[in-house]
Amino acid sequence: MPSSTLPDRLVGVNLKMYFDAPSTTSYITAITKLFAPPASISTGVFILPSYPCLASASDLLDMTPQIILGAQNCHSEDSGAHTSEVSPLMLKQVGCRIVCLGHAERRRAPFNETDEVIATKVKAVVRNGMIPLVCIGEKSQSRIMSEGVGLAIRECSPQILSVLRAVQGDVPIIFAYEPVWAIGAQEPASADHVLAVVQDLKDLVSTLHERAEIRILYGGSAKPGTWRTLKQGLDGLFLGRFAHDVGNFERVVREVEES
Ligand SMILES: O=C[C@H](O)COP(=O)(O)O
Repeated sequence: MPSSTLPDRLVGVNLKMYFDAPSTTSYITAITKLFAPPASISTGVFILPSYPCLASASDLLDMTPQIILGAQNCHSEDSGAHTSEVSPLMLKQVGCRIVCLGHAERRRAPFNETDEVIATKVKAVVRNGMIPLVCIGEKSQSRIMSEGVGLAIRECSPQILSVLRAVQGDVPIIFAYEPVWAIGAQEPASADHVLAVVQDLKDLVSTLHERAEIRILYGGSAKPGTWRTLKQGLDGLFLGRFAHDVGNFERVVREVEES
C-alpha cells in the first residue's frame, strides 16, 4: 500500500495488551499464511501488536506487504527526554505504516489524553509518513437513548475537527468510530445508531476536507456478521477481542472482501 493511498475498505485488529510475545508470533504467522501471495485481497488488513513485538512482527510480515503493521500509540516528538515513551520515527523505522491514536482506553484515566494531545500526535505520525488511525466516540449509552444521535455527534465532532485542523492538505486519515459503551461489550452498537452517527460525521468531514483520503471504520465488539449490517455506510471494521481468534478474523476479512 503506498503511504499516500488508502484502500477503499479496511479491516484491522488491535491486540491491545491481551497477547504475550509467543502468542503474538503465532497469531501473526497464522494471518500471514491466510493472506500470503498468491492470495490477493483488495481489503486493507492491518494488525496492531504491542510495542515489544513490532520489530519481530515486521520481520514476520516481510513477505506479505499487503498486511499493514501498525502501533497502538506513540509520542508526539521524534526524540528527546521522554523516558518510557515511543518515538513515531522509530515506529516508522521498524516498519509501521499506521499508528492508532486517541483510543478510548487512552482518553480515559489514568492517561486522560485530550483532543489537543492527540492532535500533536497526529501531526507527528503524518510528519513521519505514516497514517493516523484516530479513535472517536461518545461515552454514554443511556443518554443516547433519550437524546438520539445528537449527543454522539456533539461528542465526536470536536474529536474529528481537532484532527482535521492539525493536518494540512490531502493526507490519508482513518477514523474508528467506537462508541465507548460498545467497547468490551457482548454485542456491537446497533446498526441504526452507527449508520446515523457516521452519516452525520461524513457530512461534517466533507464540509472541511473535500479531497482528503478519509476512511471511517466501526469498532466496539465487532465480530463475524457485524459487517453485513454496516456495509452501506462504513469503510470497514476495527476489531478487538472477537478477532483475537484467527478464524474469526479471517471470517470478517472475507465478509468485507466479498461485499
Ligand atoms: O480497539 C478496538 C476496540 O476497542 C474494540 O475492542 P472490542 O472489540 O474488544 O470491544
